[in-house]
Amino acid sequence: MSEIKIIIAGPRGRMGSEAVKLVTTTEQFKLVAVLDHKYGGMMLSDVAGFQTISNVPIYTNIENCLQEVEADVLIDLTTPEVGMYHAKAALEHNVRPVVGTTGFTKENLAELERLSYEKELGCIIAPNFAIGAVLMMKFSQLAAKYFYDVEIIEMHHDQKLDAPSGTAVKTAELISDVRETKKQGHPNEKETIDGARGADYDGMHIHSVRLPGLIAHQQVLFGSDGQTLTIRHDSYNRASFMSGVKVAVETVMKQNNFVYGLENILD
Ligand SMILES: NC(=O)C1=CN([C@@H]2O[C@H](COP(=O)(O)OP(=O)(O)OC[C@H]3O[C@@H](n4cnc5c(N)ncnc54)[C@H](OP(=O)(O)O)[C@@H]3O)[C@@H](O)[C@H]2O)C=CC1
Ligand SMILES: O=C(O)C1=N[C@H](C(=O)O)C[C@H](O)C1
Repeated sequence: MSEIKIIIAGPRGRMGSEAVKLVTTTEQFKLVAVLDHKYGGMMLSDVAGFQTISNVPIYTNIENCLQEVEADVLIDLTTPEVGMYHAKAALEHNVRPVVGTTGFTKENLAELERLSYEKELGCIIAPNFAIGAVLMMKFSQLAAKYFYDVEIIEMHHDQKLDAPSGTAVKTAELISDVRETKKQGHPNEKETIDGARGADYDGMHIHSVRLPGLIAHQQVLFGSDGQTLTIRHDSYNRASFMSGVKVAVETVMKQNNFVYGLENILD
């Protein structure tokens, strides 16, 4: 495989810093620039924690970056608004986005799909790069064929901006693909405190827990007469996401279409 030139957006972040490690230690990957809203005009090696990483310029503006730097792939790990802006700009400049940022709306996804189609360029949006999380979602979809009542409980660190998590939304979507719409719980149930039953997606409920000490965890609970089934995944560190990032970068180079969810590219 020939060298893949990569830009990372959000390099100082919890995920971005792990992605910098991945890219700079993978033989066929080359980090050619980073996008940050701070430290523009400096080199990454000038920033605390990255002293050993040489020759990587920092840009604050993606257009300037894409005009000056030759790149194949943009990895975005920022915020939904920034990630959307970056992914669009990348496609417009013929750079393939691999986006881990969550919190995109259905309209955002449709817009990126259209751009990827028009440009005939690979674009991967992955709400969760951890292989175990992808399996948890697939197993939940399988279980939903037999269990029609389900509640999703996602649990994350308290610095997370979006709720529900991208993984929980994707899980609900996958379940919805195989499950008849069903309004769960008692038809007359009433919340005495707003939000007690969580978010409602197609009649199933999603509960978002935020606590210091947590990283990324999800339980999918199914219930039927006399039995329950619990499917759970835990990420205990951000390295758990990196094998998925690597697969996504390698795969996006071979693709000319839009992919939403790592389950669509894993063998
Ligand atoms: N797909 C997956 O498997 C995973 C996805 N995620 C998602 O990835 C995203 C990032 O998560 P996480 O790393 O925990 O968050 P962090 O807040 O740790 O990192 C986000 C980084 O983006 C930076 N940033 C903000 N605005 C810009 C901008 N305009 N240009 C460049 N960088 C910018 C922030 O800088 P500053 O702090 O100075 O504002 C920060 O360093 C979230 O959406 C999260 O949900 C997280 C884990 C796994
Ligand atoms: O913000 C996080 O931490 C995570 N975000 C992703 C999500 O929203 O699902 C993936 C993982 O859960 C960690």
